Amino acid sequence: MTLTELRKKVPELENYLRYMPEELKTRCTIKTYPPKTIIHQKDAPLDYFGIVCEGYHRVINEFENGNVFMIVRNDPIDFVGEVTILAGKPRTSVTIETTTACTVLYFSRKDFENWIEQDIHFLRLVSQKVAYKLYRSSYNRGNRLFYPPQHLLLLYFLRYIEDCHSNVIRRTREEIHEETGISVKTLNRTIRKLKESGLVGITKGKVTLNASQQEKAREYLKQGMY
Ligand SMILES: Nc1ncnc2c1ncn2[C@@H]1O[C@@H]2COP(=O)(O)O[C@H]2[C@H]1O
Repeated sequence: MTLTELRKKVPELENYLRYMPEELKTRCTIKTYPPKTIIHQKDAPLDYFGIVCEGYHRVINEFENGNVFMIVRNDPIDFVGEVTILAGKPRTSVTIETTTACTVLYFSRKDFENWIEQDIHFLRLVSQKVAYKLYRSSYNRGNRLFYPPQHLLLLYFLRYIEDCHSNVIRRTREEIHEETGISVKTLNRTIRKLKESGLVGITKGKVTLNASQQEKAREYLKQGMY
């Protein structure tokens, strides 16, 4: 795919590329990735900046004992590499994995550094994104240390429903484990208990919450009924 084709396909990109230095048009590269591909491994040297134009990715931390902790899921249009470069670090602090097919527009680290020196509009968009990521990360930091699993799970389910506009939680137990930090064993036990108390249903192995259960779950969280 050429840059012209990508710009046509993703018109929202125009806002980001409006004042891009002319010479970068021929120096950037476009890569597409299938779902579940590692785009970047934690601690690997970072010598590029990328604009994720299409597709969703997740930011994870993998530990030596095999556990994976999901930090966040990012939507397009997003950036990769901006945090490390602005922090003046040579290596990233996290791993990035695609969750759907993704298209990324890449620039060299040097070209990105020159670009933000010249283009205050773009620098502002990049800073906004970094600030947004920090804001979102900080907002719920510590939740998992101080709330019991049923609270964390109900919160997770309600957020999922709001973000994905679906009453069926289309996630495997393993994925929920990675996103909430709750062990699969505790997850199974907690989901069973939530089902017994009528707060959730199960259809074909997936958790569901109808409108009345969502209302009850909100009330449950408000009251701290545990
Ligand atoms: N807490 C977070 N929230 C959203 N995105 C993040 C978070 N931490 C890292 N990232 C993204 O993952 C990228 C990894 O490379 P960078 O650190 O350069 O830039 C990072 C961000 O784009």
